[in-house]
Amino acid sequence: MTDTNQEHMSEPFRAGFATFVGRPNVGKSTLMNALVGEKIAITSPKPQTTRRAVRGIVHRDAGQLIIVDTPGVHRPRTLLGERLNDLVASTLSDVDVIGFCVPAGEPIGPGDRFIAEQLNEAPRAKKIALVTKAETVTKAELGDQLLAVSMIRDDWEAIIPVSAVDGIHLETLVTEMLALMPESEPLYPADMITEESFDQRAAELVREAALDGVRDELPHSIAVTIEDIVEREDDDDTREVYANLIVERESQKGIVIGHGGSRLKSVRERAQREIQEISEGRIILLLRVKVAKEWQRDPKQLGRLGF
Ligand SMILES: Nc1nc2c(ncn2[C@@H]2O[C@H](COP(=O)(O)OP(=O)(O)OP(=O)(O)O)[C@@H](O)[C@H]2O)c(=O)[nH]1
Repeated sequence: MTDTNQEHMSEPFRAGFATFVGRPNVGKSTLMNALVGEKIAITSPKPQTTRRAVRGIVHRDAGQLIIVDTPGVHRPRTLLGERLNDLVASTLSDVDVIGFCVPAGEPIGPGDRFIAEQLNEAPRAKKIALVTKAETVTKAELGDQLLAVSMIRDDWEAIIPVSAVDGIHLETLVTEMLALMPESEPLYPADMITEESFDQRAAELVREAALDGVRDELPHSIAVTIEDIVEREDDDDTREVYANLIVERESQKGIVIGHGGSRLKSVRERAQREIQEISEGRIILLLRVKVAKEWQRDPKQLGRLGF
């Protein structure tokens, strides 16, 4: 073998942006967290959990994947819903690779086809199809779903079944996505896994805890802001995190607080535990419940909440 051939054998470093798209609740955020190896985006069984374009960074010897987690695409019913769809559209036009996700156990429907068609708006991006939650179905059902997804577009670079929960084919997915990325210098320092600030991650962890066990419209009505973080005067290794849990109506306040404050207590305890995992010193979480009337439909309030 000549020297030139040997040079060809060392693959160039690749880096770029990827996003997973799909209906709400197909497992996009869980997949990103599994690839990054830490909880960057919160997840829940309720549709439309993701509200921000959260970046998670996957590091390998061969390159870097910057994954932008986007909200699920849905028929918008509020101004918030419209802004979330816009966020997805603008992300699509910016990324190198799009992973279109359908869950293994649900038939492909009009919602999926609509999103698959939207990918035409991103002609530059390479497209792969992912069948998520692969461990929930039989091999035969999985085969049928892979076939069904292969038929909704003819430009898939790859079709991969994955399970974020059982860790199926995650490394195959990383390898495949890296191969589709442009040659590039690293885009982020080797130890950085997200651009999210501590405040942003803490607010999301409070929201995740608050979503647990609430039903109907309430999950959509909940927003969380961090009011302040202060070092304790008597103990500089401890910080107090003051968070506001915002709902849309007085009647929702009672549900969130629970009988004798019991619900709020368990939300506070769970969120404090989760925030503790991502902070250096000790933290104490203090929660306040506030009402911002109909904030999902109010441009001013949306602006204040960062949408
Ligand atoms: N069984 C199984 N469940 C999964 C898997 N991945 C995600 N889930 C579950 O599916 C639900 C939705 O997951 P998310 O990651 O929040 O889904 P999403 O697509 O980001 O949802 P939105 O933010 O609403 O768009 C959660 O209850 C997850 O635990 C998987 O591989 N297997």
